[in-house]
Amino acid sequence: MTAVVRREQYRGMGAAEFFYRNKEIAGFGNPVRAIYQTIRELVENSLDATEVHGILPRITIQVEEVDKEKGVYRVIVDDNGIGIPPDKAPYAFGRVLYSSKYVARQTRGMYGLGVKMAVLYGQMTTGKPTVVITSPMGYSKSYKFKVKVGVKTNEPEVLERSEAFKSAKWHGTRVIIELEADWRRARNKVLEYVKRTAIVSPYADITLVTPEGLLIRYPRTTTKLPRPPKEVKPHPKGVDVEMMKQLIDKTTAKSLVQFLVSEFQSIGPKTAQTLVSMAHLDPSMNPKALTDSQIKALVDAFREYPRFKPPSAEALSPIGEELIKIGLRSVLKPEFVEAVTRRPSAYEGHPFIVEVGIAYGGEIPPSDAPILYRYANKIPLLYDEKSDVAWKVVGESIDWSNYKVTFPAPLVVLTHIASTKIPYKGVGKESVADIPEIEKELKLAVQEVARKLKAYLTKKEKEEEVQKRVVTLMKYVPEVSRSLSILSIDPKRRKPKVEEKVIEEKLKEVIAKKLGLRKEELPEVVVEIE
Ligand SMILES: Nc1ncnc2c1ncn2[C@@H]1O[C@H](COP(=O)(O)OP(=O)(O)OP(=O)(O)O)[C@@H](O)[C@H]1O
Repeated sequence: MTAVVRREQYRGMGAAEFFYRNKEIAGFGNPVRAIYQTIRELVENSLDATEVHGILPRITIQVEEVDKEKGVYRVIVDDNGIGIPPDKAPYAFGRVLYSSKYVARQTRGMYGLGVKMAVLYGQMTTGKPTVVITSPMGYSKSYKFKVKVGVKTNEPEVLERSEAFKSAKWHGTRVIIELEADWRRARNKVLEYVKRTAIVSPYADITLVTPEGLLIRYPRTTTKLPRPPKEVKPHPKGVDVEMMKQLIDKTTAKSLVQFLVSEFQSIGPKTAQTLVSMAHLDPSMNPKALTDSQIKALVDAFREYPRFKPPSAEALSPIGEELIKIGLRSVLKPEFVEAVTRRPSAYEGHPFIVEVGIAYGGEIPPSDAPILYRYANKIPLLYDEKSDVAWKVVGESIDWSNYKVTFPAPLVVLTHIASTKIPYKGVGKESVADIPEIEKELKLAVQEVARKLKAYLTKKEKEEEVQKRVVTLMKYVPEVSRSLSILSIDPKRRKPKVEEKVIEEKLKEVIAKKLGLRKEELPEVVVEIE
């Protein structure tokens, strides 16, 4: 057989077209996921625009039915965030891979993709642009845009633009996206997402209005915000050749030593000298004159140098034990709650902090396995649970019977990984890869809180045991007191030597002593024997 020679057609593809063709990988695979993901991207941007800047978030999410037959919905998310400067807004919503979050600082957003996927999905399914109304902090006007993503060009297509003077001193952003969606099937996931968001942000006021007219409100329960993250310089352990080249391009340092000291964390003049000599380079040379092999030598020196301080945790904004407990308590109404925030740790030069909370009993329904609430940079992760490192620890490696938990049990375990770079398995941000350092920290954190749960359950078990014995023993008090009193009757005076009441009190004292209680802790009402 002779092979048929077909001419292949070659061409390049821009970022917008790539994601337009592969929307599933960003979480927009079907009409259920699409509306869930749209709401998620908008809410996460709103939280980043408020909390990260020290503003107590007030966020309203409204989902309206536009066309029942075609399944078209309108999603409106409104926030009191910092807003977006008018020259940046069209790009923020119309250019794939455009972001203000490409810096070493913990934010929910990191790819510069999310909202554009929602804009794209909306325009693909309804043909309509996204409406953005924004008023940046410190501006006297508000700006309105109707914008689409240019699929071929990856340039924003602005269909309408207007501006207006503000009547008051507000700032914030409102985004309106119409899209085809399966709200009915997405509904529970959206409700769960909002609930889980509220748990870790008790300082936020979140309202959701559904197409059925249901209004769900999570009012702010504290005004305490987590410490906002600070932008930090890169840590030498996370630097590769490409990153080094980018830093050299940007630097204004005139000598290699100055470059190392000014562009990286954990490098002082002395360490810089050591690194330069490890790479056999001249400390006074201009960094821009470094050849490719010299850059490689410098990166190798970074890898080999054993004494860097760990990456700075200033870029991180953990939720904190107190807020985790407040959140779990107010939303789940458990009988027991505990939380731990571990000390900062690092993988590949990225700092991270693991936090774990446990809620047990109360209004939590029993289930056959721990109910896992996974979070990464405060984002609740609802899909792909079984492929997440947190499930590996909580669902598979921890033996809960060691902590007195036997299933079915009313147990919720909350895990939070805060990092300048979350190792997500995909751009849809649904599960976190099992990086050994993260897995280890998660395990230690779960064990630490689980030990507290065990102590609580042990105490509770003991108390219940004592209560049972109290009831058993107290049952006999009236009868025994009466009998003893009768036995003590003085035949001459025909009166008991010891009154029934006195014996009763004595018996109570004996019982209390035996059970290690105070007499007042015994029940008031004494049950009579039938
Ligand atoms: N509500 C908002 N308030 C202020 N800025 C916003 C808002 N929504 C979007 N932005 C800006 O638009 C940018 C792009 O948002 P987008 O959702 O595409 O990506 P991201 O949040 O940076 O990263 P990711 O794709 O990981 O979510 C953000 O970085 C932010 O600067």
